[in-house]
Amino acid sequence: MGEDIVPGTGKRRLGVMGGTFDPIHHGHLVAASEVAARFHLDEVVFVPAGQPWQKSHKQVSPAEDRYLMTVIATASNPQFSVSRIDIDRGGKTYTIDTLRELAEANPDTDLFFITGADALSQILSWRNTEELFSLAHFIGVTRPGHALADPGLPQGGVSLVEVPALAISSTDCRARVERGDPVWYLVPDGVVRYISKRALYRSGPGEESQA
Ligand SMILES: Nc1ncnc2c1ncn2[C@@H]1O[C@H](COP(=O)(O)OP(=O)(O)OP(=O)(O)O)[C@@H](O)[C@H]1O
Ligand SMILES: O=C(O)c1ccc[n+]([C@@H]2O[C@H](COP(=O)([O-])O)[C@@H](O)[C@H]2O)c1
Repeated sequence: MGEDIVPGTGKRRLGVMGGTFDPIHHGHLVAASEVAARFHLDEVVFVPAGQPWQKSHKQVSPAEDRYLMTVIATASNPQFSVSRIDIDRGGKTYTIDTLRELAEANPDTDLFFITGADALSQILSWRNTEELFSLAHFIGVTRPGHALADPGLPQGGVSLVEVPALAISSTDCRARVERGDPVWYLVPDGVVRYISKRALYRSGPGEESQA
């Protein structure tokens, strides 16, 4: 695992890290950083989902909050950027739309879609998988508690990569904030502050605390 570096084509190499990012945490950032180094990516664009349709049974924070937390978390890394395309498109978020738009906006660029082991295992349930796999190379990364395996992508369509194991999830971060437990060092400091300022993940509206 991790030796399977896709050969260079001479084109720009753009990583795409899609997620709900409610909130963004160090597991996301380490995965993107590790893949960027391993695959010699020029940039990684984080793309917060507008309406994550497979999470429609769950409550998801407003897109603007998730977008701003993603900007705060990535601001200090010159290789990282954030795109609003999935938020501004409106409606349910499908990665096929994300990749079509990114491919059109970035000619002469190879796209690498980064996904954790849990998301990768569900990928055949995503919309338009055949075209999806022709638009980007998929990179599945290890995540504690989830088995990493190729779920049946076309030959050469996915690389499986071991990244430093961080047993952090957005679900756990939200639950910790709700209980009044700290999320320091699970999410970037600025995100801790933002959660507190906006009183996200609290049952009582407007409640202030140190997150
Ligand atoms: N700790 C982690 N290590 C590696 N990959 C991760 C980790 N956490 C999330 N990812 C991956 O990052 C992408 C975006 O994840 P997402 O925003 O849904 O976070 P999450 O922690 O899984 O959230 P939730 O707990 O709310 O489902 C997915 O591909 C997911 O598999
Ligand atoms: O395209 C789809 O049908 C699809 C279904 C589920 C998830 N995704 C994308 O997968 C990424 C991770 O999703 P999530 O729900 O784990 O945050 C994010 O970019 C989602 O938009 C995409």
